[in-house]
Amino acid sequence: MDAAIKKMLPAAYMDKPVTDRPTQEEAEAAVLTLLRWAGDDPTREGLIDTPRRVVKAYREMFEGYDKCPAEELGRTFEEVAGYDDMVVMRDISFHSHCEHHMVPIIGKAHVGYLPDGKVVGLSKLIRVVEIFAHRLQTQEAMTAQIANVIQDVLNPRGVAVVIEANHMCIEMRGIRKQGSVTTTATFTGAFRDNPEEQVRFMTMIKSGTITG
Ligand SMILES: Nc1nc2c(ncn2[C@@H]2O[C@H](COP(=O)(O)OP(=O)(O)OP(=O)(O)O)[C@@H](O)[C@H]2O)c(=O)[nH]1
Ligand SMILES: [Zn+2]
Repeated sequence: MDAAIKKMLPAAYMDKPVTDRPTQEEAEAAVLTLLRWAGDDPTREGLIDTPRRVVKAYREMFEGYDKCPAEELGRTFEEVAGYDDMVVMRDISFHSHCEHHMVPIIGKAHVGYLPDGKVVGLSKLIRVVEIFAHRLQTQEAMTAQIANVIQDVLNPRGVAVVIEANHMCIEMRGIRKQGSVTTTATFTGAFRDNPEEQVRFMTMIKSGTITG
């Protein structure tokens, strides 16, 4: 990452995790303990390779700790024929894991910003959502993190992020309530200060699909 950008960023955007990772063997031993905790026999044929698979799956599902969201937003361009209105990407589907129970949060993020001269590649908005989703999360934190990194790095006139999600810790265990949807929103800049901009954003994320 550009050293000047890095200096400006809060520690939350650092490109490498602060965690002191255990060895692969230690991680596999932990999974084996959980298999026994579940009540099964980790030595039976079907479970022999499970610790290895689970540890591998964890590296994939939590790869967001090894990636820097700010870095994804570093490349911008200005040649957009004077376009200076809202850019909105809606229905960015994601899978995350709740930090309380480590079970899935499944949802959609809607991300918009009001450019101030420069825009960012559309795929980068998805990459930022993916990086934060691939860490342990609360929905509130994830919403704020996405909005704040776009605001801090791109410096647009405003950022709007709305997330709608189902929490498996609510559906599969505990209260066991199916189908409830949690919505969270973070607005910065013009979206925070001007309710009309918020309404325009909300209207844009509710419009029909282009594929009918
Ligand atoms: N605010 C917020 N809460 C969440 C999120 N994901 C899970 N939770 C909640 O976190 C809370 C944790 O509550 P605790 O009482 O500490 O844990 P618990 O005994 O497992 O709670 P129950 O789920 O009620 O059984 C629960 O109410 C969950 O529904 C999230 O993204 N945001
Ligand atoms: Zn949970």
